[in-house]
Amino acid sequence: MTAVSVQGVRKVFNAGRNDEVVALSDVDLTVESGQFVSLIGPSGCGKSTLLRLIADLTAPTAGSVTVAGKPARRARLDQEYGIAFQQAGLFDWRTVRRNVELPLELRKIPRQRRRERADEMLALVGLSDFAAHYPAQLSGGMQQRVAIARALAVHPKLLLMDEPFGALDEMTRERLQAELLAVCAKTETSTVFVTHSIPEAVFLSDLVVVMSARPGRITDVIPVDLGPRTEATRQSAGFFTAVTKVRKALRGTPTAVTADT
Ligand SMILES: Nc1ncnc2c1ncn2[C@@H]1O[C@H](COP(=O)(O)OP(=O)(O)OP(=O)(O)O)[C@@H](O)[C@H]1O
Repeated sequence: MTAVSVQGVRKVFNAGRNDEVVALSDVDLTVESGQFVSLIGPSGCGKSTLLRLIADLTAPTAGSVTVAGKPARRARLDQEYGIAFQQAGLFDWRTVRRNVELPLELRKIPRQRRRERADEMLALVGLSDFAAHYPAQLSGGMQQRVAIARALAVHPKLLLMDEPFGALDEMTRERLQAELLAVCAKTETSTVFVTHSIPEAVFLSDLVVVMSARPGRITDVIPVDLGPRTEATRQSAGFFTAVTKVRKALRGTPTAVTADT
């Protein structure tokens, strides 16, 4: 089953004006069910635009996007995906539990069921003890975990994340990466994840999609086959090989892609 299919996508902002930007050109991308795919590339190469096209927050100028076999718009209306951005985007006046409940409220899920689901998601991200707290009482890392719990609350098949750990310190970031993988595995969620960090992309992903700017294109798709991730993965030879491969791809050096890294 294909989670996301992007075919021949082109995205032009301000078409025909003197500030026209070709943000994406000739973009094809397939994310299979259960896959974790990262988008990496220089600033302005169109990573966020590609994610927003998948989420139907913006429309392609040409080409097509399907999510779970449906046009992106239908998938959005059916809430086929959850979304999390760099800023956790929590509502300060709602408790942690009620923040996680929000997408369930929008879906008109009954109160009792909402509460159960929110508590289940908070347990998954290790925040059961903080359900009655307000966002301002939590650290940045904890807030981001709430945002992930909220994105997963509707049990989406697909999670779209735009630098969700970008504002966090390295230790918190690494811990959340491991937690995210565990949660995605447990819930069998496919993920498209935008990042600027090569080690983060390699640690998390089955596929690292490398993009270049002006116009934004996919220049490389690098499979990362490191098996189940543990903290030891970050010190393994395979990890360093994959990091080097992505770094070379980002520099525009041709890479020999093999299945064993
Ligand atoms: N709404 C918009 N109107 C006009 N231009 C836009 C709009 N959104 C994005 N762009 C332009 O499209 C290009 C791609 O932007 P995008 O935000 O997708 O890049 P990015 O790779 O996510 O960048 P970064 O890594 O800095 O977040 C940039 O040149 C940007 O200025």
